[in-house]
Amino acid sequence: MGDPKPRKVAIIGGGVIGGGWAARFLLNGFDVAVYDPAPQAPRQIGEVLDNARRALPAIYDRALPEEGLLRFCDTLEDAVSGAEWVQESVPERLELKHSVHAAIAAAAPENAVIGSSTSGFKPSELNSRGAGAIVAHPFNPVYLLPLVELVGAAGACARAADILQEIGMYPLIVRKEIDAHIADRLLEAIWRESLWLVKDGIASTKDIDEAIRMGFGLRFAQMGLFETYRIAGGEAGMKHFLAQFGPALAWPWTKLTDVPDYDDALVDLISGQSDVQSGDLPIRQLERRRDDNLVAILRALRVNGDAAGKVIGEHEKMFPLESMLEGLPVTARRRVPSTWTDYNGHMNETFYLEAGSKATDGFMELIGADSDYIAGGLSYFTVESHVRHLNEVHSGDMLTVTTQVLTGQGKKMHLFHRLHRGDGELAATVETLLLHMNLNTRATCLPELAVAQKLSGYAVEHAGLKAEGSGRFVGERKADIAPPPSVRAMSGEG
Ligand SMILES: NC(=O)C1=CN([C@@H]2O[C@H](COP(=O)(O)OP(=O)(O)OC[C@H]3O[C@@H](n4cnc5c(N)ncnc54)[C@H](O)[C@@H]3O)[C@@H](O)[C@H]2O)C=CC1
Ligand SMILES: C[N+](C)(C)CC(=O)CC(=O)[O-]
Repeated sequence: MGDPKPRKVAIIGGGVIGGGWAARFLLNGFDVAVYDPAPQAPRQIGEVLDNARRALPAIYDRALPEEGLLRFCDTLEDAVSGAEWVQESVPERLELKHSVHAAIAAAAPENAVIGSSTSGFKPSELNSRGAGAIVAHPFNPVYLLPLVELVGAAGACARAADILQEIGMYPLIVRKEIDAHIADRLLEAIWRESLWLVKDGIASTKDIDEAIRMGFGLRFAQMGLFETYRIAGGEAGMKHFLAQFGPALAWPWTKLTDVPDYDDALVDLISGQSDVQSGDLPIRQLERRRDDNLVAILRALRVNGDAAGKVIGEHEKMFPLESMLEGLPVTARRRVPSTWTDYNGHMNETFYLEAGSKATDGFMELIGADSDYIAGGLSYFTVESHVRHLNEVHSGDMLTVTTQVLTGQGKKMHLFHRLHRGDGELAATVETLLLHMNLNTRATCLPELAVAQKLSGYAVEHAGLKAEGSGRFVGERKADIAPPPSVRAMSGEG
């Protein structure tokens, strides 16, 4: 059979957005060919990619697929050849988009999805000279934010939606084409009002940013506008909210569609205030601060499986674990995020236990003690754990965890997790004893037969394997290590 054929996409225009698309596809295992005539494009994409490698793996509890290959091409034709998706992200000028789409249409494979990142043009405008593109409008940073607005032909949008889900994005199909789609119309309203507030001397750029991030900005990541306002209507809900605040739209709260003159004075005023606000930080550093905060927010959203957190959880189910390592099942595999490291410049002790805990979850799934089993009122509780730190682990290291069953009998499940680094070195072991529980009575009980059989099957299979370092007490010297009782029993000792 051999390895599956690599999947290929083409990125036409590798600036802020094209670079983000390239990173999103590459880190999800696609080969990426970039065409951008600007000499600085490879450097810029390299820097975006470095930031993406730092941030994207941190929102997952499992390793992303093997990274794809990045190639810079001298011609657009070379880039699009053999691509299943061509994403155009050249500057927002209709004439330029027309000429680029004509070249793409002439050279791309017939069935390729051809997407445009345009923030405002409609498909009918993009295709007025015969091209067949859809709008696939992403949000910056493309490698972290899931939303892509899809506008255009239904068949192409459906194919695009499938591929976007494979790379962890959230396709939102816009029902009718309209200038600036959905989200940019909303952003435009805030942008327009903000320009007025600065121009009229009512607020500085910093005041406006605080007004957003200290208040409603925090709400938007999890509930958006309508659910948030439903709650704001109190027990009487949306109807009450509309009755109370609907009339405000007729008051002079808003400048409506009036746009301030974009003259030099306004540009200088805004960019000057923005320099004072954050001009001391280079852009890449600002991006990293933004990314670290986004990662923290996205991880928080994973806890309740809400909004973008749900998209990440669903996407992660697509990543297979390698099945075996050194004769043992792989129960967890992930890259170490920078947030797991501490002031000593290596992985903090907390996360050894977290990695062990994820491996226990992975093993429970293997024996059928999965989310359905738990929803049925049965589970395992950890009653004791022992972590041995053997080798340093750093940000970006790939951690692969295997699980050996030391005892799997009755209510007891005694596991020995090994945490391997990407270079194969053993970084740590986490030995953990669990008891089977009834979640309703909170008392121990026997597992269901199918789970018990799978667990004891693993126990028998693993009985002959050494588990060096298991059964140790804290501070025990290496020379004193004895095999654990279960291994001694198997080998006829004790
Ligand atoms: N910057 C943003 O926040 C967002 C921008 N967009 C959209 O993405 C598109 C690109 O915007 P940015 O990445 O911000 O612009 P950018 O200016 O950062 O990048 C554009 C890139 O296109 C390259 N380019 C110019 N002519 C080209 C050609 N003929 N063939 C190939 N490459 C060419 C340039 O060298 C540059 O690297 C626009 O349509 C914009 O509306 C969409 C979402 C957000
Ligand atoms: C400013 N913008 C219109 C280019 C913004 C977008 O299109 C989306 C975003 O990332 O905010």
